[in-house]
Amino acid sequence: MSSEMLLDDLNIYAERLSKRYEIYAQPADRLKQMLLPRLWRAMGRVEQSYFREFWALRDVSFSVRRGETVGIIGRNGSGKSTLLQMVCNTLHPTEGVVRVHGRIAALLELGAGFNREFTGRENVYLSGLLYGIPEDELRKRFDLIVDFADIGNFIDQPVKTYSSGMYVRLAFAIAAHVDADTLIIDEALSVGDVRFTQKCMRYLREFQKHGTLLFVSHDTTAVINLCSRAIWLDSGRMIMDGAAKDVVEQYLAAQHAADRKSLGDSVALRPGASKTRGEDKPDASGSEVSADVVDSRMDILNGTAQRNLVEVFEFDASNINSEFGAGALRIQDVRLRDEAGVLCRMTYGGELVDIEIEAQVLEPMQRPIFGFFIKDRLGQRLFGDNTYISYHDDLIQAEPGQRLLARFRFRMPILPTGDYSVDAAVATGTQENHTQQHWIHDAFTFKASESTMRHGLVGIPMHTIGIERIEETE
Ligand SMILES: Nc1ncnc2c1ncn2[C@@H]1O[C@H](COP(=O)(O)OP(=O)(O)OP(=O)(O)O)[C@@H](O)[C@H]1O
Repeated sequence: MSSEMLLDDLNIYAERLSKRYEIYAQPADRLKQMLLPRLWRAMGRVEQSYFREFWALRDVSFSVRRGETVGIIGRNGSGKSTLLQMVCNTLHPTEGVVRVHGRIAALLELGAGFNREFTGRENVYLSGLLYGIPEDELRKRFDLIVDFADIGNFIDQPVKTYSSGMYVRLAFAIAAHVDADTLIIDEALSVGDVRFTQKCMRYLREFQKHGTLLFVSHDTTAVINLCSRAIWLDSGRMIMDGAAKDVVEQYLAAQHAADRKSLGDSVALRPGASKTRGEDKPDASGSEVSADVVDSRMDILNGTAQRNLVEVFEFDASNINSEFGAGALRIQDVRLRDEAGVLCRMTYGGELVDIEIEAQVLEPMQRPIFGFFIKDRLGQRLFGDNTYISYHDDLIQAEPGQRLLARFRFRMPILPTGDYSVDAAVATGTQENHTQQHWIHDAFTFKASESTMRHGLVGIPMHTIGIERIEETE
């Protein structure tokens, strides 16, 4: 394929892209390399080099069509940032070419892009002008940018005083308002707090409808969720380019194999080691939970530091990030209670909890449907439920001034370490045909730590887990 090929249809075109670094064992070698080869040449002697070659990227070719979202995955040091920097033209390739069509906005590693001595306000103008936005247009967009970043008075402080979260907030807000054709996100979302990350994810999902997105992340689930395609790099080489799900699966399989190899593949069955743990346990609370499953390992896990601790950050009605609805009801509170009915500031994966949603009726209404979603850091809905099926034949009428309370009892899943948030909503009508009366994005958030859960989005309590040796039959 020629590098001049149809850029109309392609946003990014890279051919045999390579980056070579010269690694010097000591600073003096750099000086020797500058001076001595000329001397050897002048004296007609064989040249000697004082560095070791290191290829951070080697012969990487790919193209990205307009509107595609491509994930870049790979281990630390595999060349992902090097590749993106060359796409953004902030790093010059040693060999190969890269062409980019249209305006490109990038959130690369922290520290790049802003002048640290300038205030946030000055950096908004500086960055905007560098992106080619005229000054009067920038003035019009300034409030939108500041609104999106939501960093308060820090906008007039020098950027060097910002936390990494504030820095990313401002950088993302600018990138979101420069009419980019292509957006490049390099792990930037891993430093924001959960509410901001969700806001960015909502923005990215909208952006995907028309723009091209390159997304680098170690979070392979997010890559599958967000990207149609993925590129896997290892030691600077492209290993695979294909459907995101296939590439991630192959990558994880390779990681797993590498992990096993480094452990010496030492997992072996001892004779007679077969056992089955955890018979069906009744629910200790005696509460009306039908077919409740208690994870058979809870007793063991709860006695260790590996308890899946879940720290809850309560609902704050005066600090709602994003909401919508027709307004016949208004959610007043969303909270988590433990099995004993005590408000939770902390719980554990595997424990029984209630999510309660309390709403004030503002207009005469009937058939309310309360619901919730629990989402991970990137806004992927992990699970949720609503009251429709339980109450579909119950009209439930209410008048202004009355309050309604919905309660969902469930076992908190075992959650991978990370930040989570809860959307709460109340609608009226039926499952198929309803009007959202009030929906609150990220009503409250929580943080899970010390997880033994490594694969998938959530761990569900395991009824039993067994391992047994199957005897050979003659
Ligand atoms: N200026 C430099 N001089 C020498 N080596 C460099 C330089 N910049 C990067 N490298 C090396 O190039 C390789 C690729 O780095 P790169 O930052 O692109 O990896 P990455 O896949 O983005 O890693 P991570 O996931 O840790 O961010 C690494 O081994 C890194 O040490």
